[in-house]
Amino acid sequence: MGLSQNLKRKQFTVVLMQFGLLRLGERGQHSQIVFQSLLSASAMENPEKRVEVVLLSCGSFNPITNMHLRMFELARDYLQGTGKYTVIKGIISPVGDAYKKKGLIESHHRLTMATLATDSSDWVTVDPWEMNQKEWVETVKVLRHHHENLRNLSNAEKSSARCKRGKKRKKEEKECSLETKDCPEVMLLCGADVLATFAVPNLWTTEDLEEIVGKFSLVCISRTGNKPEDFVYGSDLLWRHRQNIHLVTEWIGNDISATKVRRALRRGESVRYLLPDPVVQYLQKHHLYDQESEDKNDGVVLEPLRRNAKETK
Ligand SMILES: Nc1ncnc2c1ncn2[C@@H]1O[C@H](COP(=O)(O)OP(=O)(O)OP(=O)(O)O)[C@@H](O)[C@H]1O
Ligand SMILES: NC(=O)c1ccc[n+]([C@@H]2O[C@H](COP(=O)(O)O)[C@@H](O)[C@H]2O)c1
Ligand SMILES: [Zn+2]
Repeated sequence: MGLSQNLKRKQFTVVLMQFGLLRLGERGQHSQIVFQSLLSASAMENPEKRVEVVLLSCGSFNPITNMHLRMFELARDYLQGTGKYTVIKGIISPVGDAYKKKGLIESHHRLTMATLATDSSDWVTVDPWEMNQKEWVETVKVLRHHHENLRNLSNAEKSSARCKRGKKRKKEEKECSLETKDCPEVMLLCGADVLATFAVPNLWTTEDLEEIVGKFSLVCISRTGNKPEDFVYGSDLLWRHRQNIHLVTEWIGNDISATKVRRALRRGESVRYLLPDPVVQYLQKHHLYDQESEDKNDGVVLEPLRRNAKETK
């Protein structure tokens, strides 16, 4: 359950207690069940009651493939199919060069290719904030950044609507500027391979994972060779927050991988229909992905590993 839903559930629990419908000890589990049922029923009846969601995908996108774009379509279908959510936007956030992953080409090329790839989408966009930071940014901070942006945006919209209605009255103007409004939830979208990396020592901190699945939510798309259900079951942290983890199955098996695309390019093989045509044209024009680019950062420690190892010393 995300931030705004958590708040609503707490308010709902207080109302139930005020009417004597719940005893103190029962409030957690029972109110959650009743609240969830009412929430789904009312959301299905009235689409306006659905929780608005923005999907954020962080990754190398080196280069962006059709499967990266498919992830968004699959996640949106899944979430909207639950009857509880409306997905209003998708954001692709290419990682900065300071991530130091082997074979990672300059972020401006990855950004341009992602922009070309999303030109045909009316809801998925690319955001350069993360890659424009001087240092590598933890994913939880990218989530916080976009959540903050959305909150400011919805407060500004609400304020301007209210202020327009009652602009003459000073008191109301003051209320407008202080008012807060429910804002869309931000969910992290990833493939099952990224979920599996949660167990790699020093790659993710427990605090960050707690926040990602506890405060935000996760939408995870199946990927060949990974068993995300088993992984969630095997982790106490993930299991505790399993109501915030949405596992989506890709039934039309599609194992496109950027690593394999780069390999094909090095070998002079066609990658058409694996990537959008404008991306293929761009990387051919700029002669991207050869042995030299693949050797970039070879032997360099991945920045999260370096940072977290330093902090645990
Ligand atoms: N075929 C796929 N199925 C499911 N998820 C995918 C697939 N390809 C990429 N993703 C997801 O897209 C996000 C960005 O992935 P990334 O840029 O690492 O692409 P990749 O194909 O995994 O590249 P690489 O092989 O270089 O790691 C990650 O969350 C990853 O799990
Ligand atoms: N601790 C963290 O926040 C952490 C650790 C490892 C990877 N990541 C992110 O996950 C994504 C993984 O991308 P790749 O699968 O391309 O390596 C990147 O956006 C990277 O910044 C975050
Ligand atoms: Zn990957």
